Amino acid sequence: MTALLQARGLKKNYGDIEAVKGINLTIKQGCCFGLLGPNGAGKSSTLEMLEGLTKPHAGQILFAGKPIDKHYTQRIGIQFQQTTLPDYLTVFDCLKLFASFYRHSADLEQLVELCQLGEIREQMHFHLSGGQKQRLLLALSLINEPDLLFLDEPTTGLDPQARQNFWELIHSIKRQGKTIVLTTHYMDEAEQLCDTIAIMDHGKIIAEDTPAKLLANEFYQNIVCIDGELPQGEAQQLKHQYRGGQTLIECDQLEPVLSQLSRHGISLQGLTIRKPNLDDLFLKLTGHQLRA
Ligand SMILES: Nc1ncnc2c1ncn2[C@@H]1O[C@H](COP(=O)(O)OP(=O)(O)OP(=O)(O)O)[C@@H](O)[C@H]1O
Repeated sequence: MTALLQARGLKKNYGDIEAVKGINLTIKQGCCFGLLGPNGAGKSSTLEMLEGLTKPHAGQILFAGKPIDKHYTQRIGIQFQQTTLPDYLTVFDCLKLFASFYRHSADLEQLVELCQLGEIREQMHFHLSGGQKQRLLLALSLINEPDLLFLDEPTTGLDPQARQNFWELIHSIKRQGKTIVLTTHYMDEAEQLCDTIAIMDHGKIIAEDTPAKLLANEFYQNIVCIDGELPQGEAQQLKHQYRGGQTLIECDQLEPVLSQLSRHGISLQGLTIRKPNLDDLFLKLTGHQLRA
């Protein structure tokens, strides 16, 4: 896969605050790239530069190998967390209005179908539910048939079913070969959608790879979770951490760990075994739990 968007040595300062400290990123054509990080890590500042909305203080952004220029906005779509739409427009009116902003626009009927707006096309946009509003905003971000789509926390505030539904839409957009840059505070969303993730902290990229490789690099294959803390003594030698009232023991081979726990008289009642996930990774790398 070739690189569609590249950032080289990107920096952003606000007075004395170094929000983004010279980051490099490569976003491949057709991939869904997740930018994750705790509050204040520099994600929004980075995203705004990648979207061409603000200028970096240093560094360069290349789109299809060339520095971004005034034509860049025609090639990208942005779904903001909030978009102010003029009053008294129906869903379909909103699509028509946004289409008029571009030299080239998508087929609106196809967009209605793709984003499941058929049943609400004649409804006033201010009467939509959270999930319906997000689907409209997604359609608006696709109005110019962009090659590259930016989604900024697209499912924040949606109920589980609406989130699931939105993920399915993103999968259909991915199947069309579009490249997506996504920020999210939901690790299950990143795991579901992203081919590559970059974790930012204190203005730097501290890890970047496929979710599977990041997890394989940082963890053993399994995490055994038991309620409470390990007793003092030999059991303490197990690679473990205590978090949220549970002891989490990392291991590749389960049997030796389970027999060691039994040998030390530790009750296996309520024990669970799971795979490491992006929440574990995020916590390990940044020391923060993600806002849910
Ligand atoms: N317009 C601004 N003026 C001054 N400081 C800013 C401005 N925008 C961001 N910052 C600061 O830059 C740093 C990075 O902020 P940024 O919003 O990029 O982080 P973030 O990772 O998007 O955080 P969040 O998840 O909370 O949105 C923070 O210290 C923030 O306070």
